[in-house]
Amino acid sequence: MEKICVAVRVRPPTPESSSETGSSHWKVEDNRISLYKSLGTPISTASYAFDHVFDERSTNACVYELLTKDIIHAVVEGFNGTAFAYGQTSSGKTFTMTGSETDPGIIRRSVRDIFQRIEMISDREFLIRVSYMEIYNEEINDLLAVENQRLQIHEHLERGVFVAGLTEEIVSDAEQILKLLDSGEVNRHFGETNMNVHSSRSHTIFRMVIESRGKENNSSDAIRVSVLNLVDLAGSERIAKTGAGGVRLTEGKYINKSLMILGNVINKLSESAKLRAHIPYRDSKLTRILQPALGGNAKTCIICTIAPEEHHIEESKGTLQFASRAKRITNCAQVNEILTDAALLKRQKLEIEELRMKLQGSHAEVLEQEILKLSNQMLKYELECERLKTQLEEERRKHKEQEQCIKGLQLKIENLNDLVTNSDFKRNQPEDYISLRKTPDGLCNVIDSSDVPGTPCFKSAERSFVVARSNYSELSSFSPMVHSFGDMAEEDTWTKLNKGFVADLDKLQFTPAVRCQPTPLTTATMECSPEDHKEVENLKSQIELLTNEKDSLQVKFNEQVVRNNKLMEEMSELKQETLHMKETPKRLYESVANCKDVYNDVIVTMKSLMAEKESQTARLLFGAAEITKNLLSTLESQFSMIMDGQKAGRDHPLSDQWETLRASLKNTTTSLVSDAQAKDEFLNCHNKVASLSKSPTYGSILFIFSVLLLGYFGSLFMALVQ
Ligand SMILES: Nc1ncnc2c1ncn2[C@@H]1O[C@H](COP(=O)(O)OP(=O)(O)OP(=O)(O)O)[C@@H](O)[C@H]1O
Repeated sequence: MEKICVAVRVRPPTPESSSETGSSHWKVEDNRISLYKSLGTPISTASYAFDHVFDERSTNACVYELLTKDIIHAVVEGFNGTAFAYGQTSSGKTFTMTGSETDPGIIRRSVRDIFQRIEMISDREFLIRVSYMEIYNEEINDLLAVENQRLQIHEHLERGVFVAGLTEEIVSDAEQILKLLDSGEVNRHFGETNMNVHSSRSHTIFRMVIESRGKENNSSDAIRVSVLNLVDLAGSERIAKTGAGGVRLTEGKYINKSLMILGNVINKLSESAKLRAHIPYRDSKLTRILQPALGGNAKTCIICTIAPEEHHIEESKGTLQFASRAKRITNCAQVNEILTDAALLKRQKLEIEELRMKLQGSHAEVLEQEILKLSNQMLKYELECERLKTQLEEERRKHKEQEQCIKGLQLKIENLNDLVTNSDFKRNQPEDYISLRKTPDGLCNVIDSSDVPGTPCFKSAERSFVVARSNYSELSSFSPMVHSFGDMAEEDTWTKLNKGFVADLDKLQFTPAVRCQPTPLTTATMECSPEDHKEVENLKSQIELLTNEKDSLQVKFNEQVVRNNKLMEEMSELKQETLHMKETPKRLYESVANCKDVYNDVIVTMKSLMAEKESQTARLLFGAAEITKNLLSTLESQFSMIMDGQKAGRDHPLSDQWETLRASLKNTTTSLVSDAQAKDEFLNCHNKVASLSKSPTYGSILFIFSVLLLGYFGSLFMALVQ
């Protein structure tokens, strides 16, 4: 058991206050600090003795050497150690813990010292992790990773109290730590107040975890794990003095509250063990984290800083009273050796490996990937589940609809049976039967058929059916027909069911009884004899036969329509052809008349030739031309008769003339080919004829062409008259 080491440090007076001539001042003598009046008279009630008292000339080096060094060395040996600065705002806490370029504070000195000490210990190997956090407005933030905010405190059997999610950097030298400290400093909350232009608005805790074990890799060797906490508390402040408002005011409230809880813990701990009851460590995050340092397993030192100015005397007194109480606290520090088996060592090793992996980021990445994959899979399953659920609902709905539809159809069949039965029955009953039909309530239901809207297709079934349906007009609780009609979506189904009775049923929908009133099946309508059923069946089969017949007739009719259309098309084509044919004789007549004129000229020419020179060929040609002329005259008269609507006779001389012409032409041609003289004569003749049209070849061409034309006209004429 050992008492907490408590020291007081008086910061130098500020330049502004150094010129003040106050009535009181603090005087430091060895390890005592006393308040003196301006005349040099000590105030007996304001004299305090501590382990160390540092006056304004003291350096950080001195403070470290006398107050902290032993604890730091003890930490390297395996003890837990804590050093923290407590005091009013602007009293020099941060200066003491962090220091300046020229006079580094306790933290930097501790870091360097630790590594120097480790280097001196040759038989052990060390692993050092560092973390840096702040408690700002009662929330823990990671100063080495700004994204780690609002961290939570947990308690573990082996690890004790720890901050979950706090970055722990494994370090190998002092410089590495100092760089981390610099980066953490940037993230600290500072603010300007009337009392300090660079006032800490949060408590900061720099933590080093030092693990060590003997270098002789003996599995039974203990592993030492010690924790060093270097704490720079935010300063207590009087709002009136700091002039804090808004954010600063809120910060100030949190600061004061947590310091008050620290004071309460110190008070409790300073009481004798008998009086001690509950220690309120859990009342604040600060006391919870510092729990081992306050009355626990740790070597602890507190440096209480005071401002020398007279107007801070009350706050300084309060700080000194706090320090006095803290002095009474005893701790029980011991080396933290983990005397466990190799398994624990192994686990530690694994943990270190895990931390290394985390440091490299690879493991975290793999885990993140895995989590992402699983999340995606889960999302897929959820979506699939949702889809199946919807599908199932849809199936259920359809099933229900189908059931309702079937029910409706069944009822319709039954009603149809009634309809046929009643219809048939009515046909064989006298008129007054209608008035004797009874409603289910026993009353007679007399219906005049004239009230029913016209249903031309309904015929004989109309009256009885309407009567039957009207019987139920007052029974609104049962209406299968109306509902089932609503469910009837397919006309085809309806048609099939009723086997051609569609027209009647369609009409029935116009009857008020059907449209507006329910149609229960009562015993009255359901009472059918076997004969009635038989009759219904007969009627159905008859209807079916008729329908089939109608269908086959329809098919035949359709075929006939197709055939008719085809014939009409053919007739139209023939009409066109006839018109064309009617035009033909006229055109032929004109052509023949023209030819005849030409041949008249030809004959005249032939006559003159024959007069000039007696020639066999000329004679033959003249004969042929004469025959042709006669033929053309005959053709002319025949075409004229056709054009006048008279039929050309078969027995006219045309065929004889045609035969004569053919023979004449044959003789002429033979004579032209065999007789050289005749050729000359023909050429001569040809020239004469050609001269008629001022063209050298005209005569011969005209001749031959005319002969061919005649052949054509002749064959055409023969075809016409046949
Ligand atoms: N021992 C010292 N020697 C020289 N200057 C000092 C000393 N102590 C404090 N100072 C100066 O006094 C001012 C206030 O000191 P510091 O910021 O450390 O106070 P603090 O207690 O940390 O204040 P807060 O609680 O508001 O953060 C600073 O400018 C600092 O440099």
